[in-house]
Amino acid sequence: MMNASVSRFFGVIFGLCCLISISVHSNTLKSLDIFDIEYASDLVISSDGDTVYFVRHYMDIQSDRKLGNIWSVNTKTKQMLPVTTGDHLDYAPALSPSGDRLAYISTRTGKPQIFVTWLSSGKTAKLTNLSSAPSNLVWSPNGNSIAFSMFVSESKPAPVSLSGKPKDAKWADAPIYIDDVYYRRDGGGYTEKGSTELFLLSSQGGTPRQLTQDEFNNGGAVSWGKDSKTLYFSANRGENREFTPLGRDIFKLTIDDGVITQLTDRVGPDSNPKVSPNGKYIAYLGFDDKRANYHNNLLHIMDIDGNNKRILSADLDRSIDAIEWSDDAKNLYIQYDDFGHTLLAKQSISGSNKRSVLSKQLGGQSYGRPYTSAEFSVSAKGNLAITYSDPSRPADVAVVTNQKTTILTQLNEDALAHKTLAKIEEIRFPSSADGKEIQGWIAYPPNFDKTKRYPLILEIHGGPVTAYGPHFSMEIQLLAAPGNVVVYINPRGSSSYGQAFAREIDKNYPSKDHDDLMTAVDVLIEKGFIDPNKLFITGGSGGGVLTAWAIGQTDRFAAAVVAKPVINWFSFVLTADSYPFFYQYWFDKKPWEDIDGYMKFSPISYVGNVTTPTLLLTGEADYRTPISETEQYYQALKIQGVETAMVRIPDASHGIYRKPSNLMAKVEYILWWFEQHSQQQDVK
Ligand SMILES: CC(=O)N[C@@H](C)C(=O)N[C@@H](C)C(=O)O
Repeated sequence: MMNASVSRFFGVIFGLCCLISISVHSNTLKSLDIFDIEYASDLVISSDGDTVYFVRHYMDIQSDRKLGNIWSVNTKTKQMLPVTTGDHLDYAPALSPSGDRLAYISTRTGKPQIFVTWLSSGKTAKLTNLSSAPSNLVWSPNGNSIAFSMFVSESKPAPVSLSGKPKDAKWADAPIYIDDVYYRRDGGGYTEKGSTELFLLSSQGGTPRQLTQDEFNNGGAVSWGKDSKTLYFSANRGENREFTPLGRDIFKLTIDDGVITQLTDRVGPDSNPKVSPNGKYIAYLGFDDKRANYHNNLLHIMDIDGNNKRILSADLDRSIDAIEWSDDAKNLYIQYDDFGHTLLAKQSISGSNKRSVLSKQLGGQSYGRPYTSAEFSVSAKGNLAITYSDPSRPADVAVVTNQKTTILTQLNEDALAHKTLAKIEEIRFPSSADGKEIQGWIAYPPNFDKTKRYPLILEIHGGPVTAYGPHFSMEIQLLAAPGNVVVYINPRGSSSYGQAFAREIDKNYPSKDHDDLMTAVDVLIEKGFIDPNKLFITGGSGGGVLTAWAIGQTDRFAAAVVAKPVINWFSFVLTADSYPFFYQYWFDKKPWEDIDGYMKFSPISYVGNVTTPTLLLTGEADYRTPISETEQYYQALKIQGVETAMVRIPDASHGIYRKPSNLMAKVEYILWWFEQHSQQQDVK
């Protein structure tokens, strides 16, 4: 029998332990916390630089959707005010040239429509009653009109219609007849016949006028001429446009007579035209198409009539993602990725060597996985707003003044400040393949103790030419939260390290990128805090390819989760939505002309080596890496007698994270599978 004081002592200790475990428990991130995440996008800074308008996204737990409203934040006081409110999505704000009105798209009445709010009175008008979703709203310089893009469907009767159906009879739905090259789009489903065209809307509302009428997709980002009478746009208007997917050029449209004039014509894409504020030049992005897996998108300018084309970023071995003019038309602001970070720089138009980096802290918009993803906005006075990246927070709004970044919003302090998050640390190491330097990041679990031994999860990005970075990621955080060290790297083939690094895997994927990944695992093991019997591997899309590839080469992993993979390049190229691109830019030949070449790089060819217990996880409506890839691997693993299971996510596209509950399910399945196999290692 325990005496009273001993029992009281143990009672106190027990109570304390409970308290500790409860507090540790509640301070660690849980998958349900995905619903508490907010982030900023669609930034517009006012011409005086005093206000930034932005979309404040939030996750609606009832409808399981990402919604958002437009807010403003004062750049001096940091005071935030709502411009719109309600459980719907308001997005794509565009400030009128005089700054008195904000146009935007809203789903508040059901289908997306264009709205305008008068900022001084707060009065709002719905300007349109459109049958399809508008996009790319741009005010004319005189403030009288708004140009936008919209899909126009072409109703064509099916070639066969059945007769003889008795009145009130219930027959099967009519078959779907398809003869388009692009007949389904990931995230958009099976497509209607039609094209995306340019429209003009009076800023007072009314009936929009369709400006382009032909069979080409003329919609997309547009830029107004200074006279408010011309529009500049980028489109693929070539003969064989479906099979020349990078064949975009820049065109001028004269609004009065509808005449379209071609301004660029090289072999390779020219896009993102931006007319300079003085109306003299067009800045744009483009490259000479070498049929490679990756090309740097270079900054160009030309005179407004298309003459005198020149490259401004030839000396910068990076891809430019976004451009804006300075008001004096002497400089351009450019955004590009560099070593997993996103940079904002100012570039003189007078010489390519005149470039200065203003901020290296852009990002935060890819809250699922830590991809680079960012935006900026520049005012007439040169004030700069960015989406700010912090490894522990999704995108906030910040301003950049004299190369100093000031954060204006704290959209996630309520949800995340009281949580113990994984700390992110950069690593660089020489690859075992050839000594090439590889960059990556380690996520240390909450309360990490380097004297203990932890399971290791290698998480691999897709693309394959994309980049991870030290950006907030719900997936990485949730994988680390229960006590796993997570490592993620940018193997060769990733973007943000220059063209040659990305082309290391040109027509050669997977290859040494696999060695880079395995070296990362070795580097972590050498640190002494990893249990070498508890190595786990996962990745999505291109990361799913590399995960399936790795388990065909090694049995070092205790378990694998292969998400939305390509398993067989032959079948992928013949079922993926963007097949005209994939067979020409990822391979040298058509699949039937080089069966061995396709199969050499296909994980299915090595399934006979696999012993690793493998979970597969894919959206049933994924048209990028269709679920038939997953099914092939599942059935092959079953034939081989390898422990496997398949998680099919109903209605989910390639972007599984788009529904918060699907992101929860993805992470929970990965953790569950690894936990099962971690316990098996304990028993061994
Ligand atoms: C170009 C492309 O869509 N590639 C996919 C196969 C892919 O890897 N996608 C990545 C970006 C993902 O994580 O979904």
